[in-house]
Amino acid sequence: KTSLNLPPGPSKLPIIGNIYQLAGLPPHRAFRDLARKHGPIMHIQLGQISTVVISSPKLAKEALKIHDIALADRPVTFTSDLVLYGNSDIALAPYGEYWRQMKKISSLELLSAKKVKSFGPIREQELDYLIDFLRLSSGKLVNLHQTITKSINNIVCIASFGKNIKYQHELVEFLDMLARTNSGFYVADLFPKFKFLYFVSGMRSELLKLYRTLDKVFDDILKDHEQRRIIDKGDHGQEEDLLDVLLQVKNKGGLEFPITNNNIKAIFVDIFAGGTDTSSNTIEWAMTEMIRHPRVMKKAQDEVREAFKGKTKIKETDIQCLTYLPSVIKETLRLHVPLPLLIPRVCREQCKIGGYDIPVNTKVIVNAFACSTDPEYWEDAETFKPERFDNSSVDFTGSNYEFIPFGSGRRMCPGINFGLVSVKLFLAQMLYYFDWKLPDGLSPRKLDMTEIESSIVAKKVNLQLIPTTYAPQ
Ligand code: HEM
Repeated sequence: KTSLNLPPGPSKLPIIGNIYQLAGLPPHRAFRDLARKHGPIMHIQLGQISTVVISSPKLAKEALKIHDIALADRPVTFTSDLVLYGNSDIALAPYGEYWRQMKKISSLELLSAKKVKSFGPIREQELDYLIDFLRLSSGKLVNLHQTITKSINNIVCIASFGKNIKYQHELVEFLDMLARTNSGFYVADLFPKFKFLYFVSGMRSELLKLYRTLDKVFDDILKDHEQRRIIDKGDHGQEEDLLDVLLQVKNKGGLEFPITNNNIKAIFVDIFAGGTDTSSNTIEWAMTEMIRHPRVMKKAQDEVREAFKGKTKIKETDIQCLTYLPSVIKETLRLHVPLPLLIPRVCREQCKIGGYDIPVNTKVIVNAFACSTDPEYWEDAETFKPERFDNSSVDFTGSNYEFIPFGSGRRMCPGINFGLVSVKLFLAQMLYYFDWKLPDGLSPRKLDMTEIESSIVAKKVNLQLIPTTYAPQ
């Protein structure tokens, strides 16, 4: 019994609370369905975790703008504690001076517009390899999921460390597992008081094995970079990679919280986790939607083929003039929000949202997917219609709460530029150089659109398409 005015919500069962109501659907869809019955702010009991779920743009604004500081903490999961070196990364670091320092470094030094631009040659080279591969595969079936994920991962690796790492396959496996076990819906995280669940789970030992491999890889790369800094005093005639930047910041000193090698490793887990699947899945979903909507595919292809007419090589500066493709990307991010529940927050100071009390330590989930498909804000909300963004001021900068794929407020994503430039460049070139079709007998309407249950929403069945080389006129 409490004198607090808690938000309403569906009825709860003893011990498990509302977990049973999430069965059968990915959490963002299950929460949206529940919100349609119980309202845009609900109290949900997930095992031992008291949770408030917000599902309307109006209340998302209250949470992420008005109560941004009160809700600036993140929940800790067993996985994050294990593989993020005591949550000393940025995304899951507790709100406070350490997080502030690291977020500032990430925004000003690691992911600034200037730094992202400096990685242009890496992106262009990876795309050249991809285009060559697709030309060689012309007329054959290609697994776009695997191909794109590998290319994006190469870009992130080379931008981070100046070269590809030896254990890239393990890295991709690790990131997949991280996305699955770090979603907050992993059974051990729903019952944190029952610690044995964590230990009896096979997932822990699998994750630990991958984590140990990667920790060693990170150690070797760090040692290599430190030695190189001593030999060439930091001037090795190459563009500085992200590890060079972090080592410089570390060695310069003068920080309130001196950076350790473990902090650096934790930040690279963020960069890989944030920088790979979010972008590659967005490309895959955009291609999926375009193959289902041939009219959109043709319009986007006509735009790039007209804009790049006569060019045999496309540069990043060439894509600035496109207007329809950015609308296709926005529409993809609206219907396939890569992190549909953002990264949850934890209430650090009691506050009121929608007139209801939110007690300290409550987990607060903003359902960005429910906001971007809210019929009060979006006409024909379930339909893929990029034209809705033509001449519209609605953008993903965190101030239009009906469209927040990168979140909003203090904990908003610092990697927007890094992520989107690759998405735009990949799609522009894939549409320019190739025509695309499904294998014989598969109708676009029959494409499997099922989503995987993970914190980053992926297609359950990999998209496989046949490219045919198009000779630019
Ligand atoms: C399509 C690409 C991407 C999407 C959709 C995306 C989405 C998000 C979202 C929804 C959040 C949580 C925001 C909130 O709680 O309000 C976030 C946080 C974050 N993202 Fe991204 N992201 C993308 C790319 C990237 C990239 C490329 C990086 C780094 C290389 C990155 C690094 C981070 C970090 C470090 C945070 C934590 C910020 C904090 O807690 O202060 N993201 N991202």
